[in-house]
This record gives sequence, structure tokens and C-alpha cells, in this order.
Amino acid sequence: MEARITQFFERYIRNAYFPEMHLTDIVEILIIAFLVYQLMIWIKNTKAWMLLKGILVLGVFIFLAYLFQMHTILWIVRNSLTVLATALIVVFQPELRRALEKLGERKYISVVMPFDSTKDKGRFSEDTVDGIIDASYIMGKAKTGALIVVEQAIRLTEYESTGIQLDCIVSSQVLINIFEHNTPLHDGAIIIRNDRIVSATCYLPLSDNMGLSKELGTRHRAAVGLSEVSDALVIVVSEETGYVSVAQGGVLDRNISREKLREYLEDIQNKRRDSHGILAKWKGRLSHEKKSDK
Ligand SMILES: Nc1ncnc2c1ncn2[C@@H]1O[C@H](COP(=O)(O)OP(=O)(O)OP(=O)(O)O)[C@@H](O)[C@H]1O
Repeated sequence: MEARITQFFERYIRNAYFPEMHLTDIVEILIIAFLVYQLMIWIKNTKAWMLLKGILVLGVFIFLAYLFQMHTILWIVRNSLTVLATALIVVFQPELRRALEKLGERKYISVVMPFDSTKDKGRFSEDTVDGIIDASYIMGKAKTGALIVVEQAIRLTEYESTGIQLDCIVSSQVLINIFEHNTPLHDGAIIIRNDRIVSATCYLPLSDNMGLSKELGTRHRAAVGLSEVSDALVIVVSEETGYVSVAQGGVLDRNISREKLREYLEDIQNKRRDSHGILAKWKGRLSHEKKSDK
């Protein structure tokens, strides 16, 4: 028995090829695993999922053409590959742009440059935070619909220009007044930059995330849509339910409490970076995915 085991080890284990592992190999594997995971999330949350299914069907078709040696079809496929690659870049231009913008976001830059001097400066004041929170919950109670965009590092000039330019200090009274029914500025979204409202009645891009609840209408889709293509924090007050929700990074956190909204706002004010850093957001994203899988 012993001899057999030794023989087995001699034959299979000793001759087996174990590549030499270095620390850089482990780091490389971790980076690739992280990138593949991000790619899978991206495919799941964008129109890439439908496209992937289309590509699979096309792949099966090409395979059959290859199997049955259909030369003309294979010739067409060979000659249109470059056009297809260019078409993919054009179709995914907004998503690719967003991915590059995300890389340039300050949270990643500050990992590389820990001495970033702007890190501890708040983007907006406590008064602005209080104004947004008070207005959101007063409007929620009165079932007044609202869409409030809080700009961060990425400038929202292209969306700002779809609305009416304003230059007004944020306060709960002004916000409530803007979203009052049957007033000229109540439709669409307002954009807040630092402590000022810079535009109202703005049109935001609608999300095509198929995972969003069917009971949500265009106001919520617009909030998620903008949060997918920018780093903005978007607050939605539902006219139907009075719920206050927040969209950030393509994820909608529905019916949140005052305290939670304050956490979101203080987080982007850069005051709570330690407890709400990249890791915490990652954990939050995982739990959101678990919830939406149910
Ligand atoms: N693309 C958009 N950009 C900005 N605002 C939008 C956009 N689409 C819709 N809205 C706003 O949402 C309003 C319509 O909301 P709708 O009832 O369709 O959405 P909802 O998500 O069901 O919200 P609610 O719960 O408040 O009813 C519009 O009157 C407009 O003010």
C-alpha cells in the first residue's frame, strides 16, 4: 500500500509542473479578478448584456457556417470584423467615456496622491445639507415630486444647459418653491453646484437598467441614469409615495431616512471619508446586488 502511494506521488505529483509564484503574480491575479468582476457588473447593468446575447447568437451562426464550410459567409465575416470593432466603440461611447471619467475621479486619484490638498475641504456648507434634507422631507410629506442633482467632481454643464440658468443660494424654502406644482420651474431636475442652484428644469438621461423596479417611472429612471454617467448624487422625492430616494453610481437607495440622507450628503462633503471609503461602498454595492438578486 505504502509503495503504491509512493509510486502514485512519484508518477503524478513529482512530475507535475508547478509554475514558480512571485508576489507580482499574486497581485496580477488579484488585479485581473477585480477587472473581470467590474466588467461583469458593467455588462449586467448596461445594454452590454443584450449585446452580449446578440454576439453569442452571431458566434453560434459563424460556428455553424465554419462547420459547414460556407465560404461566402465566412468571407463576409472576415471582412467586416474591423467595422464591427469600430461599431462597438461607437455604441459604447457613453459607457467607455464614463469608465475613463471614473478612473479620473478624485477618490482614485487620492489613493495615488494621498497628500491631495483639497481632501479635507467641504464642497458645500452645513446650511446646504440642512436645506436639502429639510426640503426633501417637507416635499415628501406633501407628496410634491422633486429631482435634485448634487454635482461632484464631474461638471454637469451639458445637462445644465438643457434647463433654465439660475444662480441662487440653496435653502429649503427656495427648493420647495421651485418644485411647487404649476410653477414654471417645477418640471425636470435642478442642479446644485457647491452652495448654489445653477439650473432648473434640466433634462437628465434615462437609465436603461433592466433591473430597476417596473413600478418606478421616468423621474427615478432619470435619477439613476444621471448617476450612471456621472459621479453626481441625485435625490428623488416621489410624487406618488412621498418617499425620498438617492441614486449614486447607478444604484438607487429607496425610501431612505433623514439620517441616511444626511450620511450620503456628508459623505460627498468629504467629511466622513474614513467610514464611507471605497471599501464601504464596495460592501454596500455587494449587499445591493444581493437584494436585487432576490
Ligand atoms: N429625463 C428626465 N429628466 C428630468 N426630469 C424628468 C425626466 N423624466 C421625467 N422627469 C420628471 O419626472 C416627472 C414624471 O415623473 P413620473 O411620474 O413619470 O416618474 P416616477 O418615477 O413614477 O415618479 P413619482 O413617484 O414622483 O410619480 C416629470 O414631470 C418630470 O418632472
